[in-house]
Amino acid sequence: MTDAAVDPWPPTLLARTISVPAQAIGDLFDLLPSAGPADALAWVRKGEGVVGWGEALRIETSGPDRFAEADRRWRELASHMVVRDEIRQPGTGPIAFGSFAFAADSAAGGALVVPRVVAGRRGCDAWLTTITSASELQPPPNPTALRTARQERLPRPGVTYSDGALGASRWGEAVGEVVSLIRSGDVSKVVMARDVTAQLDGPLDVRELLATLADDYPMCWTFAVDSLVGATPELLVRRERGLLSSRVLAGTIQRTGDDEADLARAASLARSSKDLEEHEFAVDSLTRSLEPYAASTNAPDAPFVLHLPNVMHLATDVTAVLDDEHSDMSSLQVAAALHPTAAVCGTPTDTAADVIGRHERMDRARYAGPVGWIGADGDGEWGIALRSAEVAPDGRSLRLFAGCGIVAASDPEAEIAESEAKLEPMRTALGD
Ligand SMILES: C=C(O[C@H]1C=CC=C(C(=O)O)[C@@H]1O)C(=O)O
Repeated sequence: MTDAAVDPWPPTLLARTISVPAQAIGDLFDLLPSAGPADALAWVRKGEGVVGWGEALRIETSGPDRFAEADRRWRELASHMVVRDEIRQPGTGPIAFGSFAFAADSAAGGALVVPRVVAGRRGCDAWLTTITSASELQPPPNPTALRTARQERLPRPGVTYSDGALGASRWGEAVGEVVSLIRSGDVSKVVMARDVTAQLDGPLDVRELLATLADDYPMCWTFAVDSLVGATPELLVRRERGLLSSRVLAGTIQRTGDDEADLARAASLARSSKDLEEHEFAVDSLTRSLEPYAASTNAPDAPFVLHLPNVMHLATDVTAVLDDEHSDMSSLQVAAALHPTAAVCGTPTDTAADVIGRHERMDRARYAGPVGWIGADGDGEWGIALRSAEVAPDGRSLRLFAGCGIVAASDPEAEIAESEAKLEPMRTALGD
């Protein structure tokens, strides 16, 4: 059902959450009834989170107001819902999964999808939520039906890669041009991204893909919304009862596979003036964007090193409390205020966005945009859609993305190598 088909607006939806035994839930990705990437909704980290399927309602938006419009309509919808929620935890009750384009002028726009069924797990709690329209007869949530809905996973298809908008060496030249612009003082930092196409010789099982990403990258948030899939290490914002938290990343070094050598590399990353500068731009952009809304913000003075299987990043966890005047700001409104941070765009933001528009030669679509979920009370979690791919509507090809923060001291060859390392999670999950 699309929102255009719903008359009058807002319709009344019924949402019912029941507590279920954790064993009935099992692996969250296994519950997704279909192998199709377009049918999967997921936001999972370390085995906890939410998955959803079916579509009770969809809110589609576009342009510069894509976040504000989605937030406004979600609020209207949420205020008309009839909710029975026996758990009342973040992620229970009605939720919508969403993803939004990086750029305001992208045709990718944005969408919030309200699933018909959500299964979730957090700590000791596990739950099942069903969402239906008031005119439908609502069957109660049924945990045993979950097991019968499970199907065998499909075998992995073969995959062949080809260049996206720019091949690696042409992209390296574009990075060189951007380094020159930065050195001439026009802009301080620009995040340059590239895309790679993966062609499949058979259907993709999104459950297999998501489970592999989540197993390989347990520190990341594994997501699927409207055929955008990935495992991001970067949290744009979590809002939980007025408390905001973010994980800011920028500054990267590849891993070697040798633990001792990697420890030495982690130490050199933590001392690298090039990476520390790149990181500082990202933290500053986030804290400055939070300032108008926060009663207090806490950002440690120095970053820590986040170890992932493919790369290590400089990372800073920032927390903030919304002030009284903005206590009603939803997680999506905060995400909109923070997007795009200097971890995915640059500094100053407008100039960097302009440089990206001229030098990347591609539409990022929803790569590097906010992806996550929102609850009826506005709480939710929004990651930055990194280490991700967009599956084509026919399910037979994907666009993989990777970007690198470019500063005055950047070397194009090193950035090509870094972008390859950032493509690795998706490539491995596809069976490369
Ligand atoms: C833009 C990406 O990574 C960002 C997040 C962490 C580290 C980054 C870096 O060191 O360049 C990027 O700012 C990407 O993975 O596509």
